This record gives sequence, C-alpha cells and structure tokens, in this order.
Amino acid sequence: MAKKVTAYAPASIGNVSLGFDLLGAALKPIDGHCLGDKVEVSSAEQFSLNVVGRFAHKLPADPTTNIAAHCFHMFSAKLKEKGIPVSDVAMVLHKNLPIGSGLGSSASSIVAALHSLNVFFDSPFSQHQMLLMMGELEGQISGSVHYDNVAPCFVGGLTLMNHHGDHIALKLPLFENWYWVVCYSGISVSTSVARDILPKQVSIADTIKFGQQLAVFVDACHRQDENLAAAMMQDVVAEPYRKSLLPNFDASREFVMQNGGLAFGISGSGPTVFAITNDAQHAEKIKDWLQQHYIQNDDGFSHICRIDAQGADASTIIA
Ligand SMILES: Nc1ncnc2c1ncn2[C@@H]1O[C@H](COP(=O)(O)OP(=O)(O)OP(=O)(O)O)[C@@H](O)[C@H]1O
Ligand SMILES: N[C@@H](CCO)C(=O)O
Repeated sequence: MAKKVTAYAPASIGNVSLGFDLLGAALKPIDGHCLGDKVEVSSAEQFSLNVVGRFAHKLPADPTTNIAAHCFHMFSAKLKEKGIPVSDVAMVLHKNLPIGSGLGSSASSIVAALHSLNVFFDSPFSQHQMLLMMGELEGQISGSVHYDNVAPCFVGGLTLMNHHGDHIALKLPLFENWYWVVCYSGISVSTSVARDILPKQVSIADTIKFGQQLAVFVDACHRQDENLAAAMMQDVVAEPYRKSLLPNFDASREFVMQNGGLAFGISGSGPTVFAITNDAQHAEKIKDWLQQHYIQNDDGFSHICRIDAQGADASTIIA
C-alpha cells in the first residue's frame, strides 16, 4: 500500500513590530486563500524533490540547494542517531509564498517539509525537537537562528519565544476581533541583508522602550486591553533602518492610521507590511489602498487575515 502525507504551513509575521526575533503571528486569509507552502511526501527508491507552484520559478533550479531538501537530510540524520532506519522519499514542494517577502517564506517550506516527514515516519520527534530543527534550518538561511517565523507557523497563534526549558513558543491570548491586513509589494528583500543593515548596538533608551513595550503588550493581551496592546506596537530596533528599503512605507502608515488602523508595521524583514484594525470595512479600505499604492509589480498581493490559531496541518492518504 502506498502512503502519501501532505502538510500545509501558513505564512507568518515575524517581529510584529515590538518583538524583534521574539514575537510572531501565523496568518489565515479570511477568503480561504491558501497563503502558505505545502509539501507532499511519499515512498520512493531514491530521494527526489520536485518544486511546483506560483513562486517555484523564483528559486534556484538546482533542488539540492532548496531548504526542503536540507530538511530531509537533517531529518534522516537525526532519525539515524535514534537508531531508526530511514527510507528514501519523493517530496513535492508547492512554493506558494514569494521568496524574501517578509511572510516567512523559507520558514513555511521548512515547517511543511519537516511536519510532513515527521507524520510520514509516524511522529518520531516531539514538538520541541521539531522546533529545534526548524530554528537551525532557518538559521542556515538568514545567518542567525530565530524562531519568530517557524514557531507560529508550526504551532499557530501569536507566539512569544522562550529560550528557557522545553517550551520555545509560548502562545499569547488573541484579540479575536482583529483583522491583520498584509500587503506584499512584489520586490524581494533578503533577510540576511536586512539583518546586516541593523546597528550592532542598541541605545539604553531604546532598550528600555523595547522591554517596556513587550512587557506591557503581553500584559495587555492577557487582560484583553486592545488599545493598550496596539499602542505598544512600535519598532525601535529594525523599522527605523529597514523602512528605507520600502518605497511608500511612511505614506502607507499615514493612510492606515487615519483610516481605522490600530497599528502598522513591517512584517519580518519586509517588504510585506501589516496593518491591524478591528473593523471589517476599514480592513477592506486599507487593503484596497495598499493594493493601489504599496504594490510595485505583478507579483504583489494583499490579503485580509485573521490569526491562524492552528498552524501547520497534515493529512495522510493510504491507497
Ligand atoms: N524553499 C525555499 N523557500 C524560500 N527560500 C528558499 C527555499 N529554499 C532555498 N531558499 C533560499 O533561501 C533564501 C531565502 O532568503 P530569505 O530568508 O531572505 O527569504 P525568505 O525566507 O523567503 O524571507 P521571509 O522570511 O522574509 O519571507 C533565498 O536565497 C532562497 O533562494
Ligand atoms: N526576526 C527576523 C524575521 C525575518 O523574517 C528579522 O526581522 O530579521
């Protein structure tokens, strides 16, 4: 009997303005659009990776350089360490997210690939072990290990990273009435380049502001004080330096904040931006305006989303 596992891993917002490398959110478009990569895994005599989908052509043609192939090799090596025999598989990556978009594109491929492999091999790794592998693979791409895309993408929700003990991703209470409007401009920004332009030191004033904002935000989430939470969503670490890479960023913020927006910022390392509003009509208006003024080419798009509370999802077919 042939077994095939398909895993889906949603797009995500890294940083969420106030939590550089520490806060992330998984996204689910309200219109049912599939905003995330998928990976299929089935048995094979020899390992193979086939890449299809809207943004497949933007990846290097050689599949051995694809992070999904690296996922299989890391997964196999860790299984061998456990003394579990590894068989080869055929993988198909549906590359639905644009590369260098700020939507956690590589994270989505990593999570879909590792989750499909883990389910295919009957879940030999715990959630914690999987997250460690995901962070390491993400680090291979961006030059430093950060979990703010892979963690929400895998476990869902609005997640705060914790480097103590076995719970890397702490899920925060959500504001269920918030719409998250995301707009990808269509250009590509490399995460490692966007990290390299940041200063290596942060001033004492910014350190105090960063700590205070994150602490007050978490408290406001627990007390469901949406105005206070939104007021904390300012980026003192990355946005002042990265926004110069993003044409029309300041004009977009101005429009959003004058049209029902509670907060506006860069998604991950950009160029995608996000706006939060608690009103459906304002969400539509913001989406339309960003579509007309923030998008630069035919690759761009905008979606109104809720937080994806579930994260990665897998299904198995045995035929
Ligand atoms: N499956 C994959 N998905 C995305 N990028 C991949 C994949 N495999 C290899 N890469 C390479 O990894 C690099 C991804 O760069 P980068 O981290 O800037 O993008 P990203 O993960 O798409 O960004 P973001 O998190 O901002 O969406 C590119 O050089 C790309 O060619
Ligand atoms: N926290 C990471 C996210 C990258 O998508 C950064 O801002 O560099």
